[in-house]
Order: sequence, then structure tokens, then C-alpha cells
Amino acid sequence: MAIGHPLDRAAVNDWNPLTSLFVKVCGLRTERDVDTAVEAGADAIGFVFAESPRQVDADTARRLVRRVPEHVLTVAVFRNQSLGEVRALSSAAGVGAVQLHGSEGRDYYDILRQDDVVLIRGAAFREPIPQYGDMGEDMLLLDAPTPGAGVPWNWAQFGSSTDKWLLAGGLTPDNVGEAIAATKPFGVDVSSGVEVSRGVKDPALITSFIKAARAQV
Ligand SMILES: O=C(O)c1ccccc1N[C@@H]1O[C@H](COP(=O)(O)O)[C@@H](O)[C@H]1O
Repeated sequence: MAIGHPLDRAAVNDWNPLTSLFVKVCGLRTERDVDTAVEAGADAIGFVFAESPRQVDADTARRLVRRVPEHVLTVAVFRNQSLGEVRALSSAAGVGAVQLHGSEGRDYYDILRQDDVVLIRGAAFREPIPQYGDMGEDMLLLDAPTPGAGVPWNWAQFGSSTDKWLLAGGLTPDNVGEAIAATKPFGVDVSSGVEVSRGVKDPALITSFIKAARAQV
């Protein structure tokens, strides 16, 4: 994505993963970590509104979102919250994308689509294997059963797919290269693997993760 162009739904649809892997860093809570992720070349930055040690309130998210250039997608992450809460918080924060990580139904996606945000569906990898597009999402994120726990799943089981899917769950600067080589995802997402303790990011790990992921493409 050329600097200065907004990363909106059209840009996501036109994205060519063969030339650029989509890299998301999630659970950011401080200016330092947001600036580090942007400078290191993240394509998306996530703010967690779900119950989590990484949870932020709308004011904090809004302040952080304002620092992010428009070529980087800002993502609000929810899990089993009401549609009213999802819409109110994502609109107050001013994000460009919503990630639903629970058992939200198709009605959430249909209504949020009208808010003109990029829609990311977070789903655990299990049988039946979640299929890209089943909820009308723009990207499918395949994760471990407990999101944000830093526990890897058996990525190789998934094989690979040309769909717009993000690999997540227990990724680190040390294993992301191997995980990309095994699954050839559209993109990757990380939270715990760039932290020194739960909820506390390490700028050096953020930078190493993005560098290691980009080295594969
Ligand atoms: O990070 C959280 O606490 C969280 C809470 C609720 C829903 C999603 C959450 N995070 C997402 O979890 C994955 C993987 O995280 P990890 O790298 O294994 O720690 C990531 O996609 C986050 O978006």
C-alpha cells in the first residue's frame, strides 16, 4: 500500500499477498507501541474492547487511532458483545475495521457493513473448518481456541488457501517465518508473542516480528 492512501475495504479487496503480506499487531495500549508498530511497517493495528488484560476504553483508543496514518488500518476487537456496544465503541474510537472474535451471527456483519468498516471474522480452527466469506467478512482470522492466549495451534493442519485469511495464535518473531512457509496466509496477526508480560508490549519484539514476517515474502 502506497503511503498516503487509505487502507479501506477497496484496498483490502485489491491487496496482492504475493507482493505484500498483511501484518497486524494487536492489543496496543500506548503511544510508544502504536508508533513502533507504524514505524516498523504494520498494515493494521488492533485495539481490544473485549474483556482482556489488553482492554482499552473508547477515549484511549480514539487518542491512539488519531496517531495512525491512514495507510494503516485501525481495528477494534470485540468478543460476544452486543451489536449496540460494538457500533458505539467502534464509532467513538474512529476505527476503520471491526474484528468479531466470538459467536456473533450474520446479522452483526450485515449491519456493520452499512457502517463502511472492514470486517474481520476471528474464528477458532476446528471442525467444521471455518470458511472465508461465510459471514460476508472481508478477512477471516484463524486462531487458537482461546484468543489472545499466545498458544499456537497446528497450523500445518490447515494447509494453505488463496482466500483472504490471517494466521493468528501463538505467533512470535521466532516461529512466524516457519508458520508462513507452512500455510502461505494472506496475513498474520500477533499479540502475546510481542509482549514481555500479559498486556505489556515490547517495542523490540514488535519490530522483530514484523521484520521476520516480511522476510518470508
Ligand atoms: O488479545 C486478546 O486479549 C483478545 C481478546 C479477545 C478477542 C481477541 C483477542 N486477541 C486476538 O487474539 C489473537 C491471537 O493472539 P495471540 O498472538 O495468540 O496472543 C490475535 O488475533 C488478537 O487479535
